[in-house]
Amino acid sequence: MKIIGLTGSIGMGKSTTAGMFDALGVPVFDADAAVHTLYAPGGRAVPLIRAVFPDAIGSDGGVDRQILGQHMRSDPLNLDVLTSFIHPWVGEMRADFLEQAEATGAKAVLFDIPLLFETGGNSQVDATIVVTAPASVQRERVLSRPGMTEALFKNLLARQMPDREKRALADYVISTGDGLDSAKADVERVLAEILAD
Ligand SMILES: CC(C)(COP(=O)(O)OP(=O)(O)OC[C@H]1O[C@@H](n2cnc3c(N)ncnc32)[C@H](O)[C@@H]1O)[C@@H](O)C(=O)NCCC(=O)NCCS
Ligand SMILES: Nc1ncnc2c1ncn2[C@@H]1O[C@H](COP(=O)(O)OP(=O)(O)OP(=O)(O)O)[C@@H](O)[C@H]1O
Repeated sequence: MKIIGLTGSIGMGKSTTAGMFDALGVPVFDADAAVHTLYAPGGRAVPLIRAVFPDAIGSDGGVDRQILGQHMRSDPLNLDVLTSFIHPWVGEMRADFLEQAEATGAKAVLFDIPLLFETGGNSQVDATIVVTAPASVQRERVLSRPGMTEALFKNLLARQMPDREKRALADYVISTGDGLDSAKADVERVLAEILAD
């Protein structure tokens, strides 16, 4: 079974591109979605976040990510502490996902991981894909999201390897700046190449 690592900076189109692999029958592990599960009512991260940022717990008992994001913005160190807990938990969820995918006999799986290169996760996959788009397109996409501010965008971006460096490290680069059809064609070509390798 081929393990594909998909990454890209914030707003470059990871989730959308991962969805295209999913549509081709490739099981996808989405690291951001895994974090969101940890934050959901009853989730593993809820007691920890309640202890440190009680106002970031919503009326449903889950984490309000917009308020948590504000805490991350107010002191960049907060994000370091948060990720020191979150990342190992995400690693455990990824291992469970892999076990299940192996049991189903999948030919390939895809990990959608924003910090693939930054955390050394690239050494645990068979092929790496970086999704990219022009910086102006990225900026417009991210700042149009509810709750996103220039300051949080900068903070998240500063923790990510620059797009240019990621592209240089990647086995494959998929551009999302030229529309969905173009990206879809790239996904089909890249998957065929990886499976044939
Ligand atoms: C700051 C938080 C609360 C904002 O939540 P929100 O729902 O608005 O955004 P979401 O979780 O979908 O993340 C959006 C994008 O931000 C970027 N990002 C998120 N966390 C980080 C981080 N620690 N370092 C760099 N980039 C990050 C990624 O590109 C991600 O795709 C949230 O991102 C968070 O809890 N981050 C810490 C956990 C983490 O490191 N996640 C990264 C994947 S394991
Ligand atoms: N190939 C594409 N063509 C046109 N628009 C796209 C394409 N891929 C993604 N987009 C758009 O770009 C925006 C960001 O995409 P997406 O949410 O997939 O990015 P992401 O990298 O997962 O973001 P984040 O890092 O914040 O989680 C979305 O509005 C999406 O519709």
